Amino acid sequence: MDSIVIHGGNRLNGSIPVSGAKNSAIKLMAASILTDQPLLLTNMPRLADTRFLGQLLRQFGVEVTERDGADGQETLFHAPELTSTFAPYDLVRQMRASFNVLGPLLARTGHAKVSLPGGCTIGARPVDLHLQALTAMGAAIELEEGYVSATAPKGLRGAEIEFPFVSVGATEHALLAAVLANGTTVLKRAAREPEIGDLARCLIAMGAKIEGLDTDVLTITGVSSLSGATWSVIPDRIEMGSYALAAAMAGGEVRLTKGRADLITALTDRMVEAGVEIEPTDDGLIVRRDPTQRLKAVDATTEIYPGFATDLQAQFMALMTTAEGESVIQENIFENRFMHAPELARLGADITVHAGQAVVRGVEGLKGAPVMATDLRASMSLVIAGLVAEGETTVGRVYHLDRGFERMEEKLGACGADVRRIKGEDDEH
Ligand SMILES: CC(=O)N[C@H]1[C@@H](OP(=O)(O)OP(=O)(O)OC[C@H]2O[C@@H](n3ccc(=O)[nH]c3=O)[C@H](O)[C@@H]2O)O[C@H](CO)[C@@H](O)[C@@H]1O
Ligand SMILES: C=C(OP(=O)(O)O)C(=O)O
Repeated sequence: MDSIVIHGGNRLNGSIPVSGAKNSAIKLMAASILTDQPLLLTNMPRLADTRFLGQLLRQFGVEVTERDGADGQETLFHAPELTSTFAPYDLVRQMRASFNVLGPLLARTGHAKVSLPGGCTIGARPVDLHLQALTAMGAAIELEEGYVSATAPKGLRGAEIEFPFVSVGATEHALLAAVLANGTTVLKRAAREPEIGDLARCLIAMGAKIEGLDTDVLTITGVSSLSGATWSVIPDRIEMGSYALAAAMAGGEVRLTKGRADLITALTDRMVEAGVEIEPTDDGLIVRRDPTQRLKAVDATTEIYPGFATDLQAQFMALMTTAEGESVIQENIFENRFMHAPELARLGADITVHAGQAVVRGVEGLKGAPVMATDLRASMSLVIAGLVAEGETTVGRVYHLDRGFERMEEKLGACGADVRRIKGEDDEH
């Protein structure tokens, strides 16, 4: 099992290119199932999650070709014919979003059998809203031995679906199914995360009819077939926010390029309040911080977009561990997303967690220690803390981090961080 070793104390100076968004790329990849024409995704991140999903798509007969293009990394998906509509547990358990192949398989072929999903263990994470949406569109669904079997022999039909609360995955899943349904689907209380807009715009480029982009009501008029398209994956706002926080933690000046500052204003507003200098640029932002000046503690509450992203909560908590004063961090999206708190405490952080709230009392400094990554974003919070911890911090279970951060050691290392990967034996996780 690989681990990451960090020697804290170096300032960060330089430039970090932001990759394409994992949480968009994996939904765009699922869209390739909907057409027999080639779908070319550019600005593609190369991550464990995109690799897993690529394997799953190949299992259905989708040709997946990774290559370097004019715009950097790209992947061509082509499914002239689907040879299977079965998604086995071993591939789906690795990442939650692989469950989103169910709707497209059903929409294209009228049947699919997909394992219930895995993903980060940050809460119970049921898929009831996904299944309710597909049922409303006419799918017959059975749950058996950990698998969802769905059929819609006459095709899916448009429906009016009002989600009881906002779900990113269920909105995307319903959207992916509705584009080929017979008639009009209206999704109310739809999620508005930028990755949904990215998916909708790509589907439109493939010939789908979708109105209400970036609002909480999406109206989709089904079409009988979709064509191929070339689509550039939106920048990863979570990766961008994470490196902004890393730079703020370590101090120095880092320019984030190939990103979009407008997607993370809920984070950067709080960083500015804490005393970090943020300068938006045409393709990202510059983060400046004088490490001899202590930051001020600031509160944060996770919310649906455009609120403060739950996927940045752990990394923000890391920044607050050494800020002056007390920061109250409220997690409203997932019921079990503070597993990084005891790990940060190993480095000397003073954090009390009670139900959905963490109180972080800033300490003067952290000390390196062995810590364990518990989930994807938690892993990054430990790396961020390690950047200032005195001595050596070793982060174990790095496979979590590899799901969502591309070439992390290289990107931070290029700015002067002392971050190395120690190769371990491959393990089954
Ligand atoms: C691959 C991907 O894009 N993952 C993101 C996606 O996850 P994901 O799509 O899983 O998140 P959701 O927005 O669906 O989850 C929000 C809440 O709804 C609950 N829920 C969801 C579906 C359902 O059928 N029933 C139900 O109860 C979940 O348990 C959670 O408490 O959005 C989250 C919220 O921004 C992010 O943290 C994840 O990084
Ligand atoms: C929670 C995440 O991923 P997943 O939904 O795939 O578990 C994430 O990207 O932070």
